[in-house]
Amino acid sequence: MTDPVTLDGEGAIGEFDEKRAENAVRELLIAVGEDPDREGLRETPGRVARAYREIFAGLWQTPEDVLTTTFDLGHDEMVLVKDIEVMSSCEHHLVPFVGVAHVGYIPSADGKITGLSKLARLVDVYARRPQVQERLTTQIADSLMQILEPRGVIVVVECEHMCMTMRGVRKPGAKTITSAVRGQLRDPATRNEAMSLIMAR
Ligand SMILES: Nc1nc2c(ncn2[C@@H]2O[C@H](COP(=O)(O)OP(=O)(O)OP(=O)(O)O)[C@@H](O)[C@H]2O)c(=O)[nH]1
Ligand SMILES: [Zn+2]
Repeated sequence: MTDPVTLDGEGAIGEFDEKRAENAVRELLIAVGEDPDREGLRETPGRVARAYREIFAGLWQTPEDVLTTTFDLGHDEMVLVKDIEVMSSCEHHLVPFVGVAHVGYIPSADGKITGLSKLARLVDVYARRPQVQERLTTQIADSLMQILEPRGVIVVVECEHMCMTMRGVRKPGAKTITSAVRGQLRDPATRNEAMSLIMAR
């Protein structure tokens, strides 16, 4: 089985090596002073390995895999899906960061659009990898620009990082907001319209 090698946050080559992940978790348990053979922990390395297969499933997916369905509806005004749940993992500490993403675009002049659920699937492709929030935000925006060729894209991500909550600086409640804006959505009036829709509760 090939080692999963990541290319600067651009996904993995090869397959998920479950046995290797399981051995690594067993080693980690020993390293923190636990007994991986005690009853409660006996199944844990295997379980954690399978959990990581799911948590990092985006490493084996591409945006093209999910942005398959496109329609030419002739709709050329803004489409915005807000409050898409984000569950990602900080690549610095391998603990979760969670929150929401708002993804909007202005379709190409010929009105090429995608299914609404595909925007949420696209968020997952990039969230289910070892990530930093800035890269997650720009990858969503840039892949949409490339594949749908819209006139503009806006992506805003709001997350709380467990690495700032359960350890380190310990500031629960602190939210990080990142944005990536492309094409016509950079125009102040259009951008303001999108931002007021995003901020409206
Ligand atoms: N820019 C950015 N930083 C992040 C993200 N997730 C975690 N970090 C930060 O990555 C930094 C890593 O800093 P280091 O000094 O190498 O690690 P550390 O000693 O564990 O840092 P502390 O968290 O301050 O204890 C920390 O400041 C984290 O808050 C992210 O998505 N984007
Ligand atoms: Zn972190």
